[in-house]
Amino acid sequence: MSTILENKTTKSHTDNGLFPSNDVMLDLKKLKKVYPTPKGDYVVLEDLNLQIKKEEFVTIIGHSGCGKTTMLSMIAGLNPISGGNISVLGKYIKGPGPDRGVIFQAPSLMPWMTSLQNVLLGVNKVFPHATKGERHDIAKYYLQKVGLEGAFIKKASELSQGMQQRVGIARAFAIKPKVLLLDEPFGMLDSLTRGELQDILIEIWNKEKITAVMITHDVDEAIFLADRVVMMTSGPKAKIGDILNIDFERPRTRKAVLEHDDYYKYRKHLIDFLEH
Ligand SMILES: Nc1ncnc2c1ncn2[C@@H]1O[C@H](COP(=O)(O)OP(=O)(O)OP(=O)(O)O)[C@@H](O)[C@H]1O
Repeated sequence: MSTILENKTTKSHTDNGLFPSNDVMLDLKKLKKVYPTPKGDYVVLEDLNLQIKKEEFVTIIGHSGCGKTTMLSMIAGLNPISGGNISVLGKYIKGPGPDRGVIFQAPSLMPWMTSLQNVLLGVNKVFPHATKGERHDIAKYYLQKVGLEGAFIKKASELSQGMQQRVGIARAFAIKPKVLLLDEPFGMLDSLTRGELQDILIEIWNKEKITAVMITHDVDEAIFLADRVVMMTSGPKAKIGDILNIDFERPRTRKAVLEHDDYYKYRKHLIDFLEH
């Protein structure tokens, strides 16, 4: 039994119990997505309801192809909604916006530009009234936060995959979004780099107090990072199947989490969901 983390009971629910509206950052109501296909309409998501609180870190798990990326890209405003609605702080979203930053599995940087120029692309767009010096300071601050202080003027094409993803993280935080959407951001990285970037992500998230929604296929990553793990049912017509509260205190260390009595209960809960 760990002395670092409090032992709390495992809570899970399937009713998406509503939170007080003042606490809610993201609200997905009766969300539906239909893709037209040559064989007819394919209903990926139907009647999907989910509320995410301000400053919450939520991870999303579910079988491959169930519709996780579809849901995230709809929240990002990059994929049209077929039914229902999504609101951020009570306002319906109508497309992409600087209130939502996105980190994809592949950071898709401009290869001929430096790390700094890549981060500045977003910063210049979102803060057009700031001075050039201020914009550079913001970009440099986040690049330094992700450990790239020595690589401001390195071209993206000269960076390793892990370094490129660091730029991707800096780029997303630098526009100071209210919500950060992450689609398997560490999926292509080796486990050491993955661990390092998880720590960096949590450190900045903790400081910036933004809301984070992250898709992952890694159950351990889902538990380590999240306040709640949201489980999606398999498609077609996927919805939220279950939600697991992760009650470990923050800041967390990997060692303390792994040694905690509840860790294996959480893990079993998620694996049982995925296996049935
Ligand atoms: N543009 C599209 N047109 C038609 N079908 C699509 C389109 N995009 C996705 N799909 C289908 O919708 C379903 C959900 O895809 P999506 O990428 O959202 O799943 P996912 O849960 O993120 O998968 P993975 O875990 O493998 O990344 C899949 O069956 C996919 O083939």
